[in-house]
Amino acid sequence: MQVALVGVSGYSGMVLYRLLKQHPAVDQVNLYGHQGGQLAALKTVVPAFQKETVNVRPFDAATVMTENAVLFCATSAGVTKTLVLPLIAADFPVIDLSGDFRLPAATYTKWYHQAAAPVQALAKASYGLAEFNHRLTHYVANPGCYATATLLGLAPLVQQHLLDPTSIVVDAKSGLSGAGKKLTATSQFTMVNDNLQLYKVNQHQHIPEIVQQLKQWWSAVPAIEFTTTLIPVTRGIMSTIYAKAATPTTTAALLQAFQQVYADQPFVQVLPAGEMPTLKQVIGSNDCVLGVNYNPVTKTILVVSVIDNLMKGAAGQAIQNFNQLFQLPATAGLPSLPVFP
Ligand SMILES: NC(=O)C1=CN([C@@H]2O[C@H](COP(=O)(O)OP(=O)(O)OC[C@H]3O[C@@H](n4cnc5c(N)ncnc54)[C@H](OP(=O)(O)O)[C@@H]3O)[C@@H](O)[C@H]2O)C=CC1
Ligand SMILES: CC(=O)N[C@@H](CCC(=O)OP(=O)(O)O)C(=O)O
Repeated sequence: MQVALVGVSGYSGMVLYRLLKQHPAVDQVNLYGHQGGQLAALKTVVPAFQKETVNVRPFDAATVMTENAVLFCATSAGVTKTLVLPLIAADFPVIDLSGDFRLPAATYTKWYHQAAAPVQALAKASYGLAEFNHRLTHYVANPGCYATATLLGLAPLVQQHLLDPTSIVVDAKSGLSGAGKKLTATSQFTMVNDNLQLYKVNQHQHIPEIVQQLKQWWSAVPAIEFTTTLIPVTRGIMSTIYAKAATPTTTAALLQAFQQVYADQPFVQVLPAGEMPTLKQVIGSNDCVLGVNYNPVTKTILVVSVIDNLMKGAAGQAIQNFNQLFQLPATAGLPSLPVFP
């Protein structure tokens, strides 16, 4: 099958292109760029792709729908809410890595500080948290990176009411590629290197996305405390999650709940008692690795969830949703091992 990708010049787009190129069900990847832009050779758009001869053509909805079976959008926030409306009207399959279709309109405007997609278009989208949401519509809103790591870490506890729903605290850390390729004052080498930077404290756009999903699992969750920190690595998300236990428990009992929920999930690994995950266990892979611990003194549950923000947090999960949408094997086109060292 032929697939379309818009946003190949961005970090998520570059990773998604590489995955699609080696996906067994994909015969050709057709690339489209800025509306009304010029034809451009991929190797000039993405200098790392020197061996490529394919061109990036100006985006045209009719052409995309004629030539391809699906469109992947790895575009900045605020692009797909208008760019893909003809495809939504035609019920053409789209997998959107941006946040434009994850939230209700008013919530999106509040947290993304811009107008939302039309309500009738939003109604056609489904949230593609691959391990849990299996009724995908033609329009898949791929989850955000922090949201993916945090929701996979919280799912068993919230779904089984194992925590105090008012006590969830998340300390999430991300590598620089999470910010995309644009250069800003805080993404300069001299600011990132040898430094840790908190940002968007209680203002992060993933807060409503996470709470929205938690409430679907347990409406008693009112809110979460959520901070984000930029760390001096290229890739990786570590979500460190704290919550009070609903009733006294043990690490073993909690691990049993996690192992039961993720038993048949090829991309979620639950570490044994006493082990905590590191970023290097997941970089370059589509895995989420979880560590769980219970502190009987403070009655606090700790869950640590790590992912590669560009893989499980973006392009890898997009491939998982593609596989589900087209009834392909769940692990098709996805690497099973991390890149190490
Ligand atoms: N980075 C990450 O870890 C994650 C990112 N995401 C989301 O995925 C999306 C892409 O992220 P990321 O790769 O980091 O972003 P980048 O900033 O690295 O790239 C943005 C891409 O969007 C393209 N673009 C911007 N405006 C338009 C437009 N009007 N029409 C067509 N294309 C446009 C850019 O093209 P050009 O180069 O020509 O400007 C570029 O290819 C974002 O919405 C982001 O929030 C989600 C999960 C994780
Ligand atoms: C390090 C860093 O800056 N990360 C970005 C993550 C962007 C993202 O993935 O969010 P959406 O897909 O919801 O736009 C941030 O915190 O905004």
